[in-house]
Amino acid sequence: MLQSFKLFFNCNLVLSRSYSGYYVSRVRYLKRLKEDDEACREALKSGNFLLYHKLSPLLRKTSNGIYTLASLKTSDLEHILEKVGKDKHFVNESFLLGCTDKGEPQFSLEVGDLDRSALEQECRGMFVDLRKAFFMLPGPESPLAAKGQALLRWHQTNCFCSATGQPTIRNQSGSFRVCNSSGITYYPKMAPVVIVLVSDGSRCLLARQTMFPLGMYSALSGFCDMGESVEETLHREVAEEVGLEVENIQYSGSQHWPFPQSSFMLACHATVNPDKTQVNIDKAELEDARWFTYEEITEALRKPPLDPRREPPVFWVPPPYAIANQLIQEWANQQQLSRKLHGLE
Ligand SMILES: NC(=O)C1=CN([C@@H]2O[C@H](COP(=O)(O)OP(=O)(O)OC[C@H]3O[C@@H](n4cnc5c(N)ncnc54)[C@H](O)[C@@H]3O)[C@@H](O)[C@H]2O)C=CC1
Ligand SMILES: [Mg+2]
Repeated sequence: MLQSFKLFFNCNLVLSRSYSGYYVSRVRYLKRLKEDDEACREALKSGNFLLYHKLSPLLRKTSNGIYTLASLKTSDLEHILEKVGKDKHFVNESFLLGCTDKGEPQFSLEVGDLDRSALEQECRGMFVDLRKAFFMLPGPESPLAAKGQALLRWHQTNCFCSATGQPTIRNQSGSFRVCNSSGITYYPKMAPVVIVLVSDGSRCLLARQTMFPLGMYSALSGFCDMGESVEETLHREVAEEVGLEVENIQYSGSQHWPFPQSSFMLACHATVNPDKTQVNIDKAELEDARWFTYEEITEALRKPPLDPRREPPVFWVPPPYAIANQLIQEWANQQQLSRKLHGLE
C-alpha cells in the first residue's frame, strides 16, 4: 500500500516536473515571439490562425454536431486569401495570441474587408457574433475566442497617438503600438472590474440590469475608479447599487471579459449582517436586485445554459464561462456543506 502510494506520488512528481518544464519553455518561446519581430515573422510561417469578420470569430461545425473555433494553418490560409482576391502576405497583419498544446503559435486575423460569404464557403465555417459564439463553443475555447477579439479590437481603436494625433505603429506580434513622433508606447489594456456575490448567510444577492437577457440575474459588479483598491471598489459599488455595507471579503478568482471593451474581472465573496439585508436599489443602474434562497439557486444552476432561440425561463444565472457562475456555484457548494454539517441534508 505504502509502496503503491510512493509510486503514485513519484509518478505525479515526474509528470508535474516535466509539465512545468514544458510550461517554462512555452512561455519563454512566446516572450521571444512577442519581442523579436524577426522570430515572430518566422513563426507566422507555421502558425494557426483564428479568423474574425468585423470581430465575429469563425466557427466550424464538426461531424458530431459540435461547434468549434476554426483554426487554419498558414498554407491553407494563404490559399484561401488568394482565392478571395487578397494577397497572401496579408497573414502578416495577424496578432500573436499564444500557442497550442503542441507548441504551435496561434494568431488572430481580422478579415472584415473581405467578402464574408465567400470566406465562409472557402473556410467551411461561419462567422458568429461573440456573445452567441460563447453559447456554442466548448468551455476552453471561449476565453481564446474572447482574447482574439479583444486584441483585434484594441488595435482597431488605438491606431493614433492620443498626445500627437499621429499614427501609431504596431510591432510584429501586436504586443504594443508606438508613436514615433512622441515616443509613447501603448500596450493593450483591460479595465478592472470587481464582481461580488453578497451573502447574508443563508441567501445570496443577485441583480439584473435592463440590458441583461430576460430572466437573467447576476452578481453585483462595477468598474474600479482611478486609485481604488479592489476592497474600496467592492464596498463602494455595493453601497451605490443596493445600499448595503459588506464585510468579510474573500477573493475567489479572475477572468478576462471581452465586453464592453476588455474588462479584467476580479471576483469576490462578501457578507452582510443578516439583520441588515434591506436593499435600496439605484434604479439608474439596476432594474432589480433580490435575495435568492439555496433552493432557487441550485435549481437555476441545474438549468442548461440558455438557448437564445428558446423562451427564457423566469430566473436563470449566467452560464459557466462567466465568472459570475463560478461565484454562484461556490456559494451553493459552501451552503450545501454547511447544511450537511447541520444535518439539514
Ligand atoms: N463575466 C461575468 O461574469 C460578468 C461580467 N460583467 C461585466 O462587468 C462590466 C462592468 O459591470 P457594470 O455593473 O456594468 O459596471 P458599473 O456598475 O461600474 O456600471 C457601468 C457604468 O460605469 C461607467 N464606467 C466607469 N468606468 C468605466 C469603464 N472603464 N468602462 C465602461 N464604463 C465605465 C459607465 O457609465 C457605465 O455605464 C460589464 O460591462 C460586464 O461586461 C458583469 C457581470 C458579470
Ligand atoms: Mg454595476
